[in-house]
Amino acid sequence: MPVSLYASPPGVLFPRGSPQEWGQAARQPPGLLPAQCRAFSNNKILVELDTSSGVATMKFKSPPVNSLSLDFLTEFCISLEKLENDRACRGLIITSAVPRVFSSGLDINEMCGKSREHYAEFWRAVQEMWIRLYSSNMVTVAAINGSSPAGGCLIALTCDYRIMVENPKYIIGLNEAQLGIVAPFWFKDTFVKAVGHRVAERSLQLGLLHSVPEAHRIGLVDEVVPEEKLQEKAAAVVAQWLALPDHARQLTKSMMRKAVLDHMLAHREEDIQNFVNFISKDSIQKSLSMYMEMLKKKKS
Ligand SMILES: CC/C=C\CCC/C=C/C(=O)SCCNC(=O)CCNC(=O)[C@H](O)C(C)(C)COP(=O)(O)OP(=O)(O)OC[C@H]1O[C@@H](n2cnc3c(N)ncnc32)[C@H](O)[C@@H]1OP(=O)(O)O
Repeated sequence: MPVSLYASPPGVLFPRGSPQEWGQAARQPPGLLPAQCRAFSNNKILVELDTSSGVATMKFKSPPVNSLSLDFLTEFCISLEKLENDRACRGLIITSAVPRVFSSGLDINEMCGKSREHYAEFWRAVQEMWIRLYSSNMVTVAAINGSSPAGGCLIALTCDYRIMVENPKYIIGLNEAQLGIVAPFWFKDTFVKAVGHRVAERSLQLGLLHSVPEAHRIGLVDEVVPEEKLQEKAAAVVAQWLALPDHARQLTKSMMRKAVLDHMLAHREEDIQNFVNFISKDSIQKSLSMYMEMLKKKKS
C-alpha cells in the first residue's frame, strides 16, 4: 500500500535527482561497516540497515533541534522510499542523533514570510512524509530520545510503536494551539487513534506538552525506558513484531489505518489550500513571529 512517489502528480515533490542518485555521494566507503550493514546518509539524516535482522535505524542529525524544513522532509521521504523498496528491510527504528531533542516539529521559518507557492510546496512535503510513514509496510518504531513537540510528535504518532526515554526535561505533544495555529485534521486523527477522543480533545485545545510519565499514562507513548536501554528495547520490539508473517501484519495495519489515510488522500489538495490561506493571514504570521521571538528570548 505505500504510495509511490512516481504516482504523485508531476513536479509536486522531489525535484532533486533520480532514485539512482539518491545519497550516492554520501554513501559510506566500503569496509567501514560490518558486512551485514549498509548505510546511506545525506545532510540531515543517517540511515543504517542491518541486513541480517532486516532492521534499519534512521537517525535525525540536523542540529540544533531537528526542525522539519523542506530539505529535511525531502530527505526523510527519499530515505523512506529507499527502505520501502529494499527487500532486505522489514523494520525501521527512528531516533535522533541530536542530544535532548527528537524533533522540534515543523521548521517555523518555512511558515514565515514566504510566498503562497512556497507554503504549498512545504505543506505537500509535510503531507508526503506522513502518508509514506503512515502507510509503510515496515514495522516502524519511534525511539524518542528527546523532546518532541508538534510535528516531532506527529512523526512518533505515525509509527507503529513509541518508546520514550525517561527524563524530567523531555516533553511531547501537539502544542499547535499555543502557537496560535491549528493541528490539521490528519494530525488530529492520528492523535485520536493513539489516545482516544476525550484525551485528544483536551490536549489539542490546550496545546499541551506532556511530561514523559504523563505521555505514558495517556497512551501517547507505549513504553518508557532509561536512555541506555532505548536502543536495545527498540530492537526487541521490532523483532517481536517481525516474528509475525509479514502479509498478515501488513494487511492488518492497512485495514486499521485505511479510513484515516483515505480521508487525507481524498482531501489532500483542499488541505493544502486551507493551509496556504490560513498561514498567509497577517494575524497568523504575527503569532508565529511572536512565538519565534519568545523562543529566542527564553535562551537569553
Ligand atoms: C490549517 C493548518 C495550519 C497550520 C498547521 C501547522 C502545524 C504545525 C506544526 C508544527 O510542528 S509547528 C512547530 C512547533 N514547534 C515548537 O513549538 C517547538 C519549539 N521549540 C522548542 O520548544 C524548543 O526549541 C525545544 C525543541 C524544546 C528544544 O529546546 P532547546 O532549549 O534545546 O533549544 P532552543 O529552544 O534554544 O532552540 C534552538 C534554536 O532552534 C530554534 N528552533 C526551535 N524550534 C524551532 C522550530 N520548530 N522551527 C524553527 N526553529 C526552531 C530556536 O529558535 C533556536 O534558534 P536560535 O539559536 O537562532 O535562537
